Amino acid sequence: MKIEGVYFSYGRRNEIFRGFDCELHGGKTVLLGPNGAGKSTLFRIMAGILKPSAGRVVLPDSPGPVSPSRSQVALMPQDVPPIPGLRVDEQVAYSGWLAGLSRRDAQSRAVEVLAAVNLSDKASSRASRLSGGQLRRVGLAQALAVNPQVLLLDEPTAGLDPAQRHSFREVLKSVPSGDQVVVVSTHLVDDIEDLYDRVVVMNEGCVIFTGTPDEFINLSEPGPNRAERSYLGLVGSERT
Ligand SMILES: Nc1ncnc2c1ncn2[C@@H]1O[C@H](COP(=O)(O)OP(=O)(O)OP(=O)(O)O)[C@@H](O)[C@H]1O
Repeated sequence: MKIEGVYFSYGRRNEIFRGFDCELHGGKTVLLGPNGAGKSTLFRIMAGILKPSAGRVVLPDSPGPVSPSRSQVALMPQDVPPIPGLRVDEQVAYSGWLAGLSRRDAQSRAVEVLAAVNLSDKASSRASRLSGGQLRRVGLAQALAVNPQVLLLDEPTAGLDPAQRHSFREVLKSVPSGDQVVVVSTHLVDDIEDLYDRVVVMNEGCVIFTGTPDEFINLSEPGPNRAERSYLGLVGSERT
């Protein structure tokens, strides 16, 4: 997936991207950057929710620029809203149906993806009765139900307790990506070698690093908290 020459502003004054370029490959990429760097805005542009004033988003295997539709790019937002009155399996199937699956296919896909995120036992519960960590997994299941070319997870572990964070990371680890482009924005740098194939660091609307987790770690001297030191070396220690 390529993001080419993207310009975007919120209103007239708040310019976030000025000719932003980035290429994302199949596999799992972690997107790092300080608060306000533009990660969520980039995700919304990639998902077609926000429209850049110039530039384009090009999807893999597409001959030219395309307008990303729900079935090509799935975005799991920071807060996954439970749909009032729906059971977990219904909420997940609804996403598949919205992406164009038949009702029956959406239901069987929901069963598969709920198993993939370890939530089969909650399939019949009301989504509104789940914990924050369980709801994130519903959100991931909803995104997987679409079987998108590009899967974007916006800070999927923010606000979770350590046990829920661990459980979410295990689920993420087990999700096969292959040719699928999976991009996860996070502020957690401690486990990137385990989970990701590529690292992209953004600051003030620009990409300031891309490379493998090894290349990222090797930006700093060996020792404790090496990934964190690499990150702080890139973005400056006062900005976390
Ligand atoms: N709906 C909006 N209207 C106006 N400005 C916005 C809006 N959403 C984000 N911004 C601004 O755009 C900039 C980038 O925000 P964005 O949420 O994309 O950053 P981020 O890297 O995802 O940050 P965080 O790590 O805190 O989630 C920030 O200055 C933010 O205040």
